[in-house]
Amino acid sequence: RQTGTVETDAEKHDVEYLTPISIGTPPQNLIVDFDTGSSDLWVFSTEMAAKDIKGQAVYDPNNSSTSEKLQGSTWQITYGDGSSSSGDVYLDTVTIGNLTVPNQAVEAATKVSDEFTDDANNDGLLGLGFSSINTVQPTPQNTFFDNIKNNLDAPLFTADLKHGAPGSYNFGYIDPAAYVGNISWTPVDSSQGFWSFTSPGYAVGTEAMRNHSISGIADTGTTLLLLPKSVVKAYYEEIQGAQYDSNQGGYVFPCSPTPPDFVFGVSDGIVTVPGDMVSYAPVDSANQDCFGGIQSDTGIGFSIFGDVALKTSFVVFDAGGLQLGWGAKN
Ligand SMILES: CSC[C@H](NC(=O)[C@H](Cc1ccccc1)OC(=O)N1CCC(N)CC1)C(=O)N[C@@H](CC1CCCCC1)[C@@H](O)COc1ccncc1
Repeated sequence: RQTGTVETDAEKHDVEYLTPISIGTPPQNLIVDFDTGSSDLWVFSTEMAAKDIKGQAVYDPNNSSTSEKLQGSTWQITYGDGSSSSGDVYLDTVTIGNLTVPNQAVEAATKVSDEFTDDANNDGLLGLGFSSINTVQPTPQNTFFDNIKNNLDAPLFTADLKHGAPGSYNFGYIDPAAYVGNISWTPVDSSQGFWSFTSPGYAVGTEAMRNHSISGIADTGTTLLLLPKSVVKAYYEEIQGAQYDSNQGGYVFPCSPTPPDFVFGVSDGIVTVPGDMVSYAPVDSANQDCFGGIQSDTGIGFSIFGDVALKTSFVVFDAGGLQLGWGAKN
């Protein structure tokens, strides 16, 4: 039985969190986005057209003595923001921190959409969702976590994302030094392949909690906190000068004064998103308006508790108990 830990770095405005992994023999080092909202491990590769690579590190299966092509297998994925990628599949050794999976399905990109080409710091995605939504055809493949979870002290991983600072992903153990008080546990519905749960209610600032079920996914790969339109409207009504800005594609408001906190329930506990984390980022250097970190989930089909929510807490993704744990950061 083993455990592992790896540091993850917050990009500017915490827009995404990037984590080092290594693939192949000798090890090829890439930096990827750990994404609990999807279940494919795919990377930029030497099989892509040179014009689609702008600064990213690439995986070269021909330069790895342990790579083995998964003949006839292909993959294609489209994300919630419309970005997409596709390619073929190799089995190869993947190491994260001190943890190694010898024959992990590594999805080598042959094509990626412009959003990926333009994101120079990101060499690919490592899915930490449930393997049921892996896109490899004809036979879906297991995630890194599914491949290693039975060798871990416990079949769980934790995400400790920080605001503008490196955070960490731990595998197989809950670090008691990472949180204070009790962890609030809530059951997970994995039927759609996501870490889905239902929050019983929410509150704006110091107001009383409103009973309003919010069903959504805990998603490290989504930057913002995407909630039902009615909840978002109720929140921004409390901020002087807040308005929906169709150019920006979301609610915008004066960066100061600090907006009210947003509180959501997690079974018997609560999670507070501090107002200063709701001011996601200035819309432009000129005026003092900020793009909101809380936006609508319209069109997605469920809410998304993305990085704006996750970085407030120490979050346990427990596949054994099929439950999510939210703890107050130490
Ligand atoms: C409505 S899910 C939107 C979400 N993508 C985001 O959150 C992107 C992330 C990003 C992209 C590029 C640079 C920096 C950050 O960021 C923004 O969209 N924004 C940040 C910046 C802000 N100004 C505008 C909003 C999303 O598809 N996540 C997926 C993973 C994501 C894909 C793109 C690369 C980074 C990882 C995944 O977990 C959820 O997949 C689905 C969700 C729902 N059904 C299907 C798929």
